[in-house]
Formats: sequence, structure tokens, C-alpha cells
Amino acid sequence: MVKKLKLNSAQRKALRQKEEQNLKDLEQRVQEYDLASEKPSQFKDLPLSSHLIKGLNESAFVSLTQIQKESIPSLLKGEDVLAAAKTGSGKTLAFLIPILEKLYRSKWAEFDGLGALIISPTRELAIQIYEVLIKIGKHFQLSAGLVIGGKDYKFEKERISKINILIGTPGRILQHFDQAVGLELSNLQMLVLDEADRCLDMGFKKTLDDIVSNLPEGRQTLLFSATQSKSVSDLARLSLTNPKYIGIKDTDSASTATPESLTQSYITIPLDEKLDTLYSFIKTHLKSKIIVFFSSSKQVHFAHETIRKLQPGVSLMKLHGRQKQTARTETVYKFSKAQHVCLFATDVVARGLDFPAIDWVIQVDAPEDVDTYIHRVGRAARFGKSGKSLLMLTPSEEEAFLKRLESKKIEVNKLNIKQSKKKSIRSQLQALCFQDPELKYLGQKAFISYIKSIYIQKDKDVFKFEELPTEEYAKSLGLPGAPKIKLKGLGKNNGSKELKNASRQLLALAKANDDGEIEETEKKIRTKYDKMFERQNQNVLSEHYLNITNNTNSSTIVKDMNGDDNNSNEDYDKNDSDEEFMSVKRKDHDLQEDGLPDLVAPTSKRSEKRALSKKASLNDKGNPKKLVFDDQGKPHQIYEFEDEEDFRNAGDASDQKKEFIAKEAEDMSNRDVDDKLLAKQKKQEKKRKRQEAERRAIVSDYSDEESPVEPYLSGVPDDQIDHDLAIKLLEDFDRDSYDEEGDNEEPPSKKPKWFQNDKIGGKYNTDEPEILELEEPETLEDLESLTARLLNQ
Ligand SMILES: Nc1ncnc2c1ncn2[C@@H]1O[C@H](COP(=O)(O)OP(=O)(O)OP(=O)(O)O)[C@@H](O)[C@H]1O
Repeated sequence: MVKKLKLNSAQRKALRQKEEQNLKDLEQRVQEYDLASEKPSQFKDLPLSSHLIKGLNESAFVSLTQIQKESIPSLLKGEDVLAAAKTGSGKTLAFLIPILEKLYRSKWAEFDGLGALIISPTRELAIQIYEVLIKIGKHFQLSAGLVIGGKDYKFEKERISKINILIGTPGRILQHFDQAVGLELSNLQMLVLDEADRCLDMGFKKTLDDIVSNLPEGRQTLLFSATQSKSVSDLARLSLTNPKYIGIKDTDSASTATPESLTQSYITIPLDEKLDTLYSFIKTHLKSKIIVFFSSSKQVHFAHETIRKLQPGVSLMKLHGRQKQTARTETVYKFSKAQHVCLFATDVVARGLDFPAIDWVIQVDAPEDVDTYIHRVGRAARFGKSGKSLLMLTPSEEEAFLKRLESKKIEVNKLNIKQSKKKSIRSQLQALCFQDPELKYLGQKAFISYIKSIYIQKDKDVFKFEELPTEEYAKSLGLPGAPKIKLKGLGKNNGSKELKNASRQLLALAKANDDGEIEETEKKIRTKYDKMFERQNQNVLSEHYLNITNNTNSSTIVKDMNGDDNNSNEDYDKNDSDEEFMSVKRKDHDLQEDGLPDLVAPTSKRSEKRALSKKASLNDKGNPKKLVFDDQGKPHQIYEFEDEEDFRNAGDASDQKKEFIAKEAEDMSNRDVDDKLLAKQKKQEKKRKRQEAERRAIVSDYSDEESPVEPYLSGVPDDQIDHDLAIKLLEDFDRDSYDEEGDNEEPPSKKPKWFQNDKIGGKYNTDEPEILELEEPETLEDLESLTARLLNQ
């Protein structure tokens, strides 16, 4: 960290002696420092090295904050500390200063290996801690390293054994512990858990326990957070010895947990008006720096894409755990520097991030609990500066969530929105989604992820899944109707307790098939024929299909905003009559209904099978004959005998035979050339497609390695996907063959489908054996062939 000066040996010796003396003096000052009587107000009042004082001065850190006054002296003396202090109160320096000083006083050097380990729950926070460390520690001869997911692991691995102070996220730290050769942990002096409650919670439990099991017991342990309680089991897990508690209250009757300089408000707003309100808010606060919190990456992605297209007049950014690390880091940097800007984010930025001068924190989706609320609003009003926060609560969330806030002495004022300032963007969103199928797809994903996020919330008094106005919400996102949702896997994952708590509607949904339809409970074999006979118009449409456009519970409402009724692959306006709808489809299909045979229902399962068996069908028909047609359209057999007279006139039989063989041979070799050319073209096309896919993957904003689960675990960073529930969710999403987040996903296949609602889910449920699915006729020929086979029963 410090530049080496060129000195002769005498100078080096003198310097070494001076350094030795300084160290002795410093050690003595630390020992003599009286925790009870000393009242430090500035850093120079503390027994700190000149290297550190210099670094602090250069970074304009002169006076101590409250948490620093309370914790640094004890930490310098080697005590374990468990500290809670409000957001933005200076906790980072409170643990970095003791680390630098302890290693310095122990004459720590490169070969001593790892001296201190700082664990952060998110990558961005780890980077920020690292930056502060580099700033204040630049006059020490210590090495510092940052290990976070999304970075070059090999690069880190090669250097890690030389690092004295290591900062990282749990998953990556453990990976290094497991794999890095020469990483010496037995000497570790200090372990810090920043945002300790988060590091200790279930999401990190196993990883953290594995990390700790590698560390020596005699180390000093520090736990810092804005929200934490004295959990005896956690302290035991970390083997804290007689820790000093700072700012930790045993009861909830503590003073308010949020900064005094923060003005906190909320509005009660129906779910379907949230986006309108957010847009109106942004439009009326163009000269502000704003962070907007959503519950999932997909919400962020959709809101960012759509509102950006509406050009609100301020720069919009997005940040969530599913982006590539480079994009995340760049956004943090740009957002920090910008003056008037709006950042849409998930809880990945809720904790610890120190953005300068945030004017507003908007919570579009309610936080999962009060601690998350505290961390989110804590991005504003940092270090005594003023700031404001606005929480959007739906009518069903309001009462219970306000109670939760009250229990932590957090006061929020109710605000009312001026209706004159409110602008509806619903029709614009509908138009955008209509014009751009990818946007519509993003909207569907945002919808699904929000619904699922509510479903998995623990606090069922606040988050009432069964009261969600799904149809209205879908419309507010510009969607033609509420996409069907499969919640099957989730019920299982949440265990019996959750299942018990789940509403009847929810349980029914959990039993839904892959199309999200709630099947009747009685077992019933439903064949393609059943489906065919259920059709309103047997040739074209099924009731199943019509349900999509009319049924308010399942899929739904579509608007032909351009008045273009030829978009047969798009959804249709609920108000369109069936006649209109069907006539459009007929135009496309050009069916000659009169010419079609009547359909006869098979009477037994056996006859159904027989109807669809090609072999059986052929038996009924006898041997097929292949015919070729001449220029006049007359049919001929492939091999026909020549007229005898013509044959004789053509010359000698053996000559004719030779001539025939020569001609065929020539034909064959010509065809061979053509075939090779075709094969080559196909190969080239395949290669081109592969390269194109690779190119798209490279330019894609998002990393494949990211977890698609993060949105459902508010505040869960992406590098710890070992969460049980998370994995289950992931499996669930895999089953959907539905890339839950990444920007690199393709929109659903545009392949024409017989049933419109094949679009969502894309396939029928193969998990449910009681539903017998038979081949669907796709073309008119198929239909004719099927009916012909049926008639032959
Ligand atoms: N002694 C100090 N003098 C001046 N500024 C300080 C001091 N200590 C901290 N700060 C500044 O206060 C801001 C908040 O500090 P920090 O990020 O450490 O807060 P925190 O308590 O960790 O917040 P959070 O709970 O959100 O993580 C930072 O910008 C930091 O530079």
C-alpha cells in the first residue's frame, strides 16, 4: 500500500529503530487507554498509529461518530464486539481502523498470511469496504484483497496467499478456502461480519458455518449491522468470547432505528396504480437523486425498460443481482457520481451501500420486514444529511405493516397523492407491450415474479396472497391479461406449516397443471377428441382457446390497440365478439367446411388408439400407391410399362439397357453434387447460427452464472444460492423451462400454435398421468386424415 523509498542501509536501520520505538509507544498507549474515563472526540485522541492518522486526515476523517467512539477503543484493546448502529452512522471505519491497527502493532507481513477477514453479504458492499480500506490504509505496508463472485477466480487464487486483509462475499471466500493452495488461515487475528444479521441468517448459514470452521478460535470477532439482535445461538456459532454489546437492545422498545434526519412517509395505493404513481413521481422530481426499490429483478427490469421508453426526462438506471458484475459495478459508480438520476433496484443495494446525496428512497414493493425497511430507507439521510423516503403500501398491506413499523418506533406520515399530478401510463404500456412481444414477455415475467414473491413472504398478515387483484395488476403492466402461474413446487418447499396457512385458492393453484389451469379433482381421461368436440367451431377453435380471451380468471383480456384484426398470434380484445374473432381466424385458414366429413366419436379407449395408430389405419386402407403427375396433370404409376411397339422402334434391347444405365449413372452423379452442396450449405448455416448465438450471449447484459432465484429472496445477493428454498425455486423455474430473469433469454417461441394459451407454459403437464394427451392435428391434412381414420373405426 505504501511506496518504498530508496534508502541506504544506515537510513534503513535508523528508520527501523524509529518504527520499533513507535510501535512500543503505541502498544503502551493502547494498554494504558482507560475505556471508562477517556472521552475521545477526534481520531487523534485515540491511541492510533501515525500511518493511520495520516490516512484518515487525507480522507477528511477527523471527528469520531458515535458508533466509532463506542466501539474503536474496545476493539483496539482486543475485545469482541457486537454492534448495532443506524444506517450511515460510520460503522465501516469502526471496524477497519481496529483491523489496520492490530495488524500493524503485530508487525504483520506478507508471509504471515491472512490476518483479517471481512465478510460482506453483497458484492457492492464488499467493493465499497475495500475502497475505504485502500483510502485510509495507504500508508501501511499491508496487502488487501477483494474476492467476490463474478470476478476472475483464477486471478484471485494466484494472489490470495499473499493477502493480509481479505474482503469478500461468503460464497467466494469459502471457494477460496476450499481450493486455494497456500492460503494460511491458522494465524487469522480478526473476523468481521458486516451487516452481521444478514450474514448470519438462513441464506448464508451453511456457508458461514463452513468458513468459520476453518478459522482459529482465538481470533477477535466483530459483528456490525444497523439491525441486529443478541442471538445466543449465533454468538455460539461464531465463538464470541465475552462480547461487548453496543447499541444492541434486548427488547423492541429501543429508540427509533432510523436516522433523525430522514423524513419518512407512505401512501396507500392499489397494486395496479403503483407504476402510474411511480412514473408521476419521477416526472415531478426530475431534479432529484432517487432509489426505487422493487421486490424482484424482473420488476426492476420491466419498470426500467418501459418507463425508459416513455422518456420521463431524467436518467434511469437499474441494478440487481442478475446483472454481470461489470455492469453492476459500473452502475454503482455512475449512480454515485450522478446528480439527478433515478436508480431502479432490488434489495441488493439495500444494505450498506453509501451513495452520496440521495434525496428520495421509494419503495414500490413493500419490504419483506421492518429490518429490510430500515436498510432500504437508510440509503438516504446518511451521516447526518437530510433525506426522504416514500413507501407504497397496498390497502391489504397497510394496517399490518404500519403495526410492524410502530413496534420498532418508526414513524411514517401518511401522504395523499394529488390527483391532478397523477398520470396514467397504462395505455402507453399496453401499446408498448402490444408492439413489442419481448416487452410483453418481460411484463409477464414481472407479473409472475411479483405474485410469487408475495406467495413466499413469511409475514402472511402483511402479504395476503389471496387478496391480490391479479387481473387489475396485469392490466396495469400493459398486459392483455393475467398470465397463468404455476405454484406447485413452492407449496412443497414451504413445508406443511406454509401449506396449512395457504388459502384454498392457493392450494388449488398449487395443483394447477403446467398451463396454470386448475384441473378438476376427479380423475378423468381427456383425449384430443374430447378437446376437439369441445370446440365451438370444430374446425378452428376450442372452448379452451376461447377461455383465453374471455375467462377473467385464467389468461385474458387483450386489446387490439392498433385496430389490426389480422394479428392472429396476438391476443384479442375481451370485447370482441366471438364472430369477429372467428371470422378473422377463418380468413387465415381458408377452410372448406362443407367438404369435410362428419366427425364420429370413438366409443372406447381401444378404438381411440386404433384411430391414431398409423399401422391400423394402413391395414384398413390396403397398400398405398404412389402416383406421379405429368404436365397435363394426369396421374401415373411410378413404373409403367412402355408400349411394346414404341419399345421395338427404339432399337436394340441391350443398347437401350446400356443407354438407360448410363443416363441413370449421370443423373446419380449430378444428384450427388447437388446433395453435397446442400449439405455444405446446411453446415454453414448451422455454424452461422451458432456464432450468432455466441455473439448474442457475449453482448448480453446478463450473466448465465447468476441465480434466477434472487428476486424471491429480498436482499439475498446472488452469490449464495445454497438457500434451500432458493434451490427449490430454481428447480421449479427449470421445470417451467422459463428463464426467470436473465436479459439474455429469448421471448417465447412464435411458432404458430393450435391453442393460443400454449404461449404461456408452452406445454401440457406431463407430470399428471391421469390426463391422457394425444397428438393434436396441426394442419388441415392432419385433421382430414384423423377424421378419415375415425370414420374407418
Ligand atoms: N468519522 C467520520 N467523519 C466523517 N465522515 C464519516 C465518518 N465516519 C463515516 N463517515 C461517512 O459517513 C458515511 C456513512 O458511513 P458508513 O457507510 O460507514 O455507514 P454505515 O453505518 O456502515 O451505514 P450502513 O448501515 O448503511 O451500512 C460515509 O460516507 C462515510 O464516509
